[in-house]
Order: sequence, then structure tokens, then C-alpha cells
Amino acid sequence: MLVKFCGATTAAEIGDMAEAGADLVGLWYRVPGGPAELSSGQLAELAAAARERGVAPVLVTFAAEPAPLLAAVAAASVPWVQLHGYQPPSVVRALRRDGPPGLKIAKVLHLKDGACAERGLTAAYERAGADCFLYDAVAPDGRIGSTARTLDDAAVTALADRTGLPFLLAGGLHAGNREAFAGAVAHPRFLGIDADSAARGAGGLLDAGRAAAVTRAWRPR
Ligand SMILES: O=C(O)c1ccccc1NCC(=O)[C@H](O)[C@H](O)COP(=O)(O)O
Repeated sequence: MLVKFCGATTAAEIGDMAEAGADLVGLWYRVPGGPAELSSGQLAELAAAARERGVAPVLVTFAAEPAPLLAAVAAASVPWVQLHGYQPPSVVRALRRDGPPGLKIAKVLHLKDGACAERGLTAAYERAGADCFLYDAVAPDGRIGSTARTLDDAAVTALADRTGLPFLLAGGLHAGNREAFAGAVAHPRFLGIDADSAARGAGGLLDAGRAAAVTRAWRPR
């Protein structure tokens, strides 16, 4: 299974995530107002640092214009893109058509009170060329991304049953709640986990010890 931690802003955090056993590290690009937002130069620098440490960099974005995303993917040689907003299937199609061969595209599906906001679009995302979905929570006020709110295991497995792609599970995952997701973890399309809040230390940066505790708790032994 894959383990992703999201929102690195320094090479030191990336080194810490590598030590914590991460496969993927999220780098924010075009997340307006986000505390971990990076310039295109920083994105390229941190993507290189991640590759050096054997961790695959993931461009995490709210952007819905393919051209700047494709330019950033090419400039930073990023192998993964995570479309974390409510981007339509046409954005996935454009990235698949015009992106580098082998680019991995993760489309986030947002769940609120057990209902998926993109429920009517999942087949279109699949046809457009997404590689996987990432299931994440929506806060009561509509906020998305790093909400630290957990999903309901039954809602997750029901959504996974209705879709045809592997999925990363997110939403308030921490070292102590793997058992609450027994259905998701056992699902044949379970691909791995994505966490942000639980991996952060007191100063707000990603923390090696906290991230390692998440990895240890979730990775099968
Ligand atoms: O992490 C954020 O603050 C964020 C902001 C805007 C877009 C995406 C963002 N994070 C994306 C992630 O992949 C997080 O890991 C995911 O939302 C889970 O976060 P958490 O519930 O805090 O573990």
C-alpha cells in the first residue's frame, strides 16, 4: 500500500517524510491562500529533493486550467498530479492527452455526510483517464483539504463499490484510527492512505515522528 503525506514546504520536511516511510509527498501548487502554497520555482526545487530521497512528488492543486498545470508538471518533472478541487472531467482528459506519458492522475472525490459531491461524474473521470481516486472529507462549512475530519467506513466502501478505480483514503487519518476503516482497507481497490494534519508537529511543519507513527500503524506488518 502507498503512504502519502501532504503539504511539504521545505527539503527538511521531505527528508523527514522519506525517513517516515512515505512513498508520496504532496506539494501544493495553485491552492490560493493555502499555508503550504509554493511558487513554480519552489515546486521544482522540492520535487527534485523528493526524487533524491526516493519519494514521488505529487502536485496538489485546486487549479482547473490545464495549461499552467501542464507547464508546472513539465518544469518540475512531477510524476503525479492530485486534482483536489471540483475540476471537471475535461481537466483530467487534457492532462492525460497532453501530459507526459505515465503521468499519474489522482482525482479527489469529496464526501460530506456520506454523500459524494462528484457521484454523477465518477464514470466520466474514469473515461477521461484518471488513474485513481482520493476520497477526502468536506468540513461542515464547505472547506476542503486538510480538514482533519474522518469519513465513514461504510460510505467509503459503498463509493469504492460503485467506482472502477483504485483509491487513496484520506480525511483525518492518524495512528489510532486504522481499525475504524476495516472495510476500506480490505477493499480490493484500496491503494493506500493520505494524511496531513496527523503528521504535523507543534510548529505546523510535517514531523518525522508523527508521520512514522501513522506509517507504522497503517502499513501491514
Ligand atoms: O492540506 C491542505 O491544507 C490542503 C489544502 C488545499 C488543498 C488540499 C490540501 N490537502 C490535500 C491532502 O491531500 C490532505 O492530505 C488531505 O486533505 C487529508 O488531510 P487531513 O484530513 O488533514 O489528514
